[in-house]
Amino acid sequence: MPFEFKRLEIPDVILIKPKVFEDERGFFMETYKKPDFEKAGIKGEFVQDNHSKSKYGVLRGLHFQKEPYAQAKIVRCIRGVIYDVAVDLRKNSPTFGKYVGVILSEYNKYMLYIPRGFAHGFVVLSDVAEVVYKVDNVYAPDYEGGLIWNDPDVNIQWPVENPVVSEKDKRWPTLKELIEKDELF
Ligand SMILES: Cc1cn([C@H]2C[C@H](O)[C@@H](COP(=O)(O)OP(=O)(O)O[C@H]3O[C@@H](C)C(=O)[C@@H](O)[C@H]3O)O2)c(=O)[nH]c1=O
Repeated sequence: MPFEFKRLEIPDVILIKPKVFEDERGFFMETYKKPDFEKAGIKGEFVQDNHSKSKYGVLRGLHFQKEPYAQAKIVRCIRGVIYDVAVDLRKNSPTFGKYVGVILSEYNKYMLYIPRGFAHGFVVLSDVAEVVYKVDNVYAPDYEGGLIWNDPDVNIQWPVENPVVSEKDKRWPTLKELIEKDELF
């Protein structure tokens, strides 16, 4: 199989390590293969691909889309290095409110599968980073949701001290506020 699938501390979040074929020309790798991904438990139909570029210290997140536009994501860093985070917002989950964080980079070529029901974000650790990701539901601006990146109850250990955050991302609610509003999965 051209991929190794590793379930993380939140077992529904899966780190994907592709098999990289290097030769004198460069490299080749498969980045998505429906039958293999489905066998590993990644079952969505991925209907949209996204690409963003960010400078050092930029933090995008923590984002999700509300039902019925919730999105699973397969995230990959094709240039530079990011610290990528998924926070479990599924209220009946044994890992509700917990997060996992991994380094994704152009060097390790790892990908992160994040199911529906999670908030997702990343911070850039290189001068520039380009991130591409597949999602299994289309963008629906009226259904955007978020969790504040520095929520003390989630306590994400971001490896950048003063990240660059958009005005929109400064205004997301805390986990407690999401619970009060029942804006969970
Ligand atoms: C996410 C998205 C944004 N846009 C537009 C809206 C806006 O004008 C512009 C920038 O949007 P944002 O500031 O929300 O982009 P960004 O902060 O990069 O949002 C992304 O962050 C990461 C962490 C995710 O997990 C993604 O799902 C997505 O929420 O792009 C689309 O047209 N389609 C999309 O799917």
